[in-house]
Amino acid sequence: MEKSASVASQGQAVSWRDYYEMTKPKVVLLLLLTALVGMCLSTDGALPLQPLIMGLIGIGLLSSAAAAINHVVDRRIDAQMARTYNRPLPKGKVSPQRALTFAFMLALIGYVCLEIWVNRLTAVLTLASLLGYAVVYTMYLKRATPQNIVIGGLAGAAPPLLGWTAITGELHPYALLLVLIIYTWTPPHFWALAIHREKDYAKAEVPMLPVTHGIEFTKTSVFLYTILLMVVCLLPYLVGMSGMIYLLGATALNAVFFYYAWKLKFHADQTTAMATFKFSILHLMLLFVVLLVDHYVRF
Ligand code: HEM
Ligand SMILES: CC(C)=CCC/C(C)=C/CC/C(C)=C/COP(=O)(O)OP(=O)(O)O
Repeated sequence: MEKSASVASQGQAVSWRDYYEMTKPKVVLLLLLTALVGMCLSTDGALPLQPLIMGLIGIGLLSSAAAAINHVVDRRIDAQMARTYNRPLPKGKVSPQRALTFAFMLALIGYVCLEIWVNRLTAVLTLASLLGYAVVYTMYLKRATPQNIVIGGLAGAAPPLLGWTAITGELHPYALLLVLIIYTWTPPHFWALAIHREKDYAKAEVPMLPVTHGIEFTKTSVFLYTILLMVVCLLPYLVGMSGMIYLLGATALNAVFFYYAWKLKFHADQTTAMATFKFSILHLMLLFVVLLVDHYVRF
């Protein structure tokens, strides 16, 4: 692109990195891991290559598009928060129109990949997840209720189901169990961060739980959801979907998560909330790796 054409409204140079950042690449990568695990667990046999590859590309592109739309819709909120003021839109590096065009192109290519090379069920469910995150959560719930992330969390929890349907073309209760795990994990994941960033959200007038109900109530909620998560994580073993490797791995991971949530509630220092948030990401990543290992190495 010509340099003159690559300069947005406020005169700052635009690079591909700004577009890359709008896709929330690390979040999408973890979403794709959960989708891959959904794919692998859906069959005892070898995975067919076409829905495997095109499924991951399609789910990745639609998730990235959802993230880019979130950047457009939230640009004024993001401009007011220390964590996000530096993003490409609040900085004026990318205009809302260009960001939307980018998101629309990603969404279109992603949808076409799923519709043509995977199946319609997966295409429609993935599009519904995009709308759930970009429209229902970002445009409405985020500004409306402290339960925003509990309800909106369903979109981010969907990828294992999307992976499962990509391979089988059918819904299955086991896939919903994987969704339930991420759904229950989301509140402790996000509220730990929201405790650390409470002032940011209060300043931007976003009604996150620590702003509306206080930090102590939020810590209690993180603690209780973490206990609920420990129970939900037993289900794959109890219904016979996963075996001993999973049970041992999940129990170890949940014990550490419980320790963080307990410390956050009863013995917190300045660093505990952020440490809990960071561990939540490692927890989910390792939990899904353990599901995968358990699936292929049964004893
Ligand atoms: C409604 C649901 C969710 C909310 C509100 C939420 C919120 C957040 C926020 C605000 C951050 C940014 C932290 C920062 O900038 O330092 C973050 C980071 C992250 N989230 Fe979530 N999250 C949700 C669901 C998920 C899901 C479903 C996944 C993956 C399965 C996920 C994976 C991650 C990862 C990997 C990061 C770190 C990103 C980085 O370091 O760049 N999140 N989350
Ligand atoms: C198709 C599909 C599976 C779509 C889901 C896509 C997706 C990116 C889900 C992740 C959820 C997430 C990062 C929420 C944070 O938004 P926020 O606005 O509260 O956080 P922010 O302040 O960091 O932007």
